[in-house]
Amino acid sequence: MSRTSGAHTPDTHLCVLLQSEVVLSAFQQHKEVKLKSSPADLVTETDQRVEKILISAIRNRYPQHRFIGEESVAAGEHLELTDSPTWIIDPIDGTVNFVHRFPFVAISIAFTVNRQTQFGIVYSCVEDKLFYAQRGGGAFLNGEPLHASGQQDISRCVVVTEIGAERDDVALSTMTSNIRRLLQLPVHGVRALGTAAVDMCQVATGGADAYYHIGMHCWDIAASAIIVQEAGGVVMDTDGSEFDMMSRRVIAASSAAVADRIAQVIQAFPCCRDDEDNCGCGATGVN
Ligand SMILES: O=P(O)(O)O[C@H]1[C@H](O)[C@@H](O)[C@@H](O)[C@@H](O)[C@@H]1O
Ligand SMILES: [Mg+2]
Ligand SMILES: [Mg+2]
Repeated sequence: MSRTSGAHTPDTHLCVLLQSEVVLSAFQQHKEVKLKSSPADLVTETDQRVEKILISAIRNRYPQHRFIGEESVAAGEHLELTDSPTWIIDPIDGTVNFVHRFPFVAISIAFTVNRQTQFGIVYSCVEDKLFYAQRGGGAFLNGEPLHASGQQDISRCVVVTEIGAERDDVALSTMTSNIRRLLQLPVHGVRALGTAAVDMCQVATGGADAYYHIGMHCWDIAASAIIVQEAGGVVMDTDGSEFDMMSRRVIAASSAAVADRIAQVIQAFPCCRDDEDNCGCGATGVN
């Protein structure tokens, strides 16, 4: 049981914390690694095991609920977000980090009803940091309230992003030129932790002022999006439209001014929506 669980933690927190022990005990061990959509898109037996245990524990309690799990989708399960109560699960966010023992790996769980996120949990296992938010109830880190920085001036921002699993020329040149353009604004710095969920939670803590990503999946950011929003941050699509967790594009920021400025500077590369089958573009919906 984690050092951060407490009497106030709802059942789901306990589920996550229990599974973090599985992640942590495997963290130091040798891992059998399989590839998914690219040489940088990894999965291990622990990813699959943690997801199976989480889903069966939650299904046991809520048999009518639906699930969107990263590794279930990778195994061919249809991905569809409906109005039904739905659990969106990334059993290990930062699998490359997990394989390399780079100490930023997280379990991410979001819960939606009528397609609206009700709560999100991101547990950064090695750091022992439990980020949590409930709609209208604020955002917390190990029980302490979180507040975004409120920074309005892009030139005074630390911006977090990810170079994900894509290795094609279009995605790589778009991602690297985005970073270059931001650095030339200038911004104070660009960072990447290797886990989208923990990256985005830095905006909720105020330790970063913005996070943007193109190509991630709903399970990477569904939980951290509500954590940023409940910490007073802004979450939107990279084209400036309303946040859509299935679009595979996101900007999370300390303020609308910073979010809008980033939307002006960065470009997106084409990638299929998570809920779009066989859309025909280069990057598949499942990676
Ligand atoms: O470790 P994952 O759950 O696969 O998520 C990764 C993703 O695969 C990678 O492409 C990047 O987007 C990372 O930021 C995600 O956390
Ligand atoms: Mg992930
Ligand atoms: Mg994962």
